[in-house]
Amino acid sequence: MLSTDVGAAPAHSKAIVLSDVTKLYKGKAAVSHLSFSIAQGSVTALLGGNGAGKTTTIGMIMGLILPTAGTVRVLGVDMAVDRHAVLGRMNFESPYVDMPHRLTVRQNLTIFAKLYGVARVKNRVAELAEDLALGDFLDRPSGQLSAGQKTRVALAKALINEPELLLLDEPTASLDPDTADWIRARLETYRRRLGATILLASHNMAEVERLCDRVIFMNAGSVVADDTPQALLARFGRDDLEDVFLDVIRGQAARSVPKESVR
Ligand SMILES: Nc1ncnc2c1ncn2[C@@H]1O[C@H](COP(=O)(O)OP(=O)(O)OP(=O)(O)O)[C@@H](O)[C@H]1O
Repeated sequence: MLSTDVGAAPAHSKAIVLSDVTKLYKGKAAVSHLSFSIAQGSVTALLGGNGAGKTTTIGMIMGLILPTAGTVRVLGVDMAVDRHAVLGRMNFESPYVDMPHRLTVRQNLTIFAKLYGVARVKNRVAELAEDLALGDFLDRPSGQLSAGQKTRVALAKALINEPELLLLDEPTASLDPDTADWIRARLETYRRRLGATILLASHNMAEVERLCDRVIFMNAGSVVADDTPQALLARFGRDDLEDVFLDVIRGQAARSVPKESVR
């Protein structure tokens, strides 16, 4: 359903372009003939039930997983050919990726800053500690933090190089509503300040409605709906995205007539 005519808009306006991407594991498709593009400066949610192919898709966008077929271009670069040319301009956050436990938060952030070639490492770590309120535990071992503190540190790590493209996997999983809200506000501020592009996988529909201007629903490795949250609510005749999600996952996507979606 998604157009593969990715030449419809100037290439520089697209942060991500997937063209007919398939990923097979032992002959079985995790992602199948996937094509979409993500406009620079947009915030897009990648949604779907367990096993829909979201993590595989994000892994391919990061250049960590090679597609079996098709191409993934990020910030103008073919990730299968030259991912090192753009890795410094992107970053990733997931609560499921841990940092070395015995190193302090400051030591971990300093290492990541150096890995990303950040110019004034001490200043950048101090800036992030201020922005994300890490001061109380900056010199504590990373393994001794609460879930909420770990998430703030993970976000600091993801923002360390001021990425133009930020990939988020469940950025507020396991957080209380207040802390989750706080994290979302920080993401909004970051996006506004730098005009960054954000792609996030989430199971929290309130988060998606608040942050995202576009929603891509995946099921069984393919896109089954792709639109603004408001348009999806109208199309499915629902009041909230949670119900749209259930409709899509339970096979009601046939009601959806996705519009041409390369933007
Ligand atoms: N390394 C792997 N080897 C074999 N199969 C895999 C591998 N990684 C993912 N898969 C399979 O590919 C499909 C898509 O998985 P993926 O993790 O991308 O889904 P997901 O949408 O991120 O799911 P979740 O919401 O549960 O994290 C699943 O059927 C999964 O079992």
